[in-house]
Amino acid sequence: MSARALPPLAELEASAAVVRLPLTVRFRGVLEREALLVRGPAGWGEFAPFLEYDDAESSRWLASAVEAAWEGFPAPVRDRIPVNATVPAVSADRVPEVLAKYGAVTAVKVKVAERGQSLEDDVARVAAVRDALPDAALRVDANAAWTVAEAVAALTALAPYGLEYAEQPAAGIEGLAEVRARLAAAGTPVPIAADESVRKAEDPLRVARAGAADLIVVKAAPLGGVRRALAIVREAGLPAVVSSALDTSIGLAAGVALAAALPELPYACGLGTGALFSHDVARPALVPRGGFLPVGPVVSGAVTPDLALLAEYAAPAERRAWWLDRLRRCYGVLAAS
Ligand SMILES: O=C(O)CCC(=O)C1=CC=C[C@@H](O)[C@@H]1C(=O)O
Ligand SMILES: [Mg+2]
Repeated sequence: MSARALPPLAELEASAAVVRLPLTVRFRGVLEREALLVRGPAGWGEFAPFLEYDDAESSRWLASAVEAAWEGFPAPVRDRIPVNATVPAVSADRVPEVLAKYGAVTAVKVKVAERGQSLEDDVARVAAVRDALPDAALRVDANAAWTVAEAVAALTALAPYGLEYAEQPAAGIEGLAEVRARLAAAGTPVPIAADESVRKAEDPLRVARAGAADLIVVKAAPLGGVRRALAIVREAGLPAVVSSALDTSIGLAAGVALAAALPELPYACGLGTGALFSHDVARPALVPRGGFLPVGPVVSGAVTPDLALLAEYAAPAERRAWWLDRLRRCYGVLAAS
């Protein structure tokens, strides 16, 4: 989004709704998700960078919200999006309960390498998912938390459960390349997906140019919107999985729009995370049915907040003020860029 295309700040402020939504299971260490929603001529957009993100990184999330609300989404090439279930770093005995939230799915992403847990916890969780769904495509996501040696050891232990790919097993492009090469040399090749090395990188294309990953994970908000994410996938020349940023239904709609517009969509997408919310802002919420999310309601503009839900889940006044402050600062970053 160029500075010229930015709507006046007053329009964003005037339409802003700040919500705090409860989750049913801890994810990224939180049990609540806060988001600022804005309304423009094209619909609603979501600005919800994680609380610890700085303004430069967060400003890309604002560009995505502005695109959704002032520009709208590009034309879709498919009418439904296959999605994976996402299993946070819960104990193995909670796996059936978490999977039940998603209904029928053919793919599952399991969080691993959680701080304070052990490889045994990861193996038990992955084994429990495999037990419950013998035929599902199974991925793990370490969020860059393993060292190269730990990643190689862990993926060697997890590979017998059948892994479709491992998402960001180690930090950095060199780390990914090394894990990938060492596993291949040991005869246990596991495809490597880059997530943080795309969405948090100075140059989102470097991982592809370095040949460090087999596929990339793309998220609309952290990458600055649907159109920018589409361009990154096009230039990377690698298969892409669209994933959420633990968004409300409004943010998920941007993810669905991105997945719907990609020329190829070889993997189920991580857009089923609406199922982890106990309450959302849209009624009905954008949650998977039979392993798919529909594109129709997204392109027709039917995914909008319910005013009663906005009121019920409005964030406390001091949080609203915090988010409006953040909105103004990030707007300043975008306007100057
Ligand atoms: O991809 C999925 O299945 C769900 C989304 C997901 O895992 C994430 C959402 C939000 C923040 C991230 O830590 C995390 C990810 O790393 O992909
Ligand atoms: Mg990830």
